[in-house]
Amino acid sequence: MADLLSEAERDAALPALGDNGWAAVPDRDAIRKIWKFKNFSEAWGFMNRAALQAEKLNHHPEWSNVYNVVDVTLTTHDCDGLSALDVTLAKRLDALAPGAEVQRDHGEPVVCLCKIHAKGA
Ligand SMILES: C[C@H](O)[C@H](O)[C@H]1CNC2=NC(N)=NC(=O)C2=N1
Repeated sequence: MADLLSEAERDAALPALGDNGWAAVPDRDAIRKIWKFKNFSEAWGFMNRAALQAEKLNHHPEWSNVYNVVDVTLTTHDCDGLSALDVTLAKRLDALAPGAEVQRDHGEPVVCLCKIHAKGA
């Protein structure tokens, strides 16, 4: 059974994750990050590598994919909030895609590249 992060543990771990594009999810004890890759192949490659890390840790993301976009939320269901496992998995995911674009504004709808057309097209 995982334990919720203490205030001190949050203070120690979360600012660095915030710098890397993770943000708090409103009304949940969870963190979210949205990656925008060049295409589906890169997004899927990331998800494959991420899935291996999740299996190794026995800790799994809530995530979705639309073409080049991978939207990841981390929380621990066993303790209904953030645990050390979320911090560990977040760092591992960050290490898998150091150069990828990150959508920091979570208020925007996630726009698939396939919806972006030349003006007048
Ligand atoms: C039975 C299994 O070990 C547990 O359900 C694991 C699997 N993956 C998990 N992933 C996440 N994010 N939270 C959990 O509490 C969790 N629990």
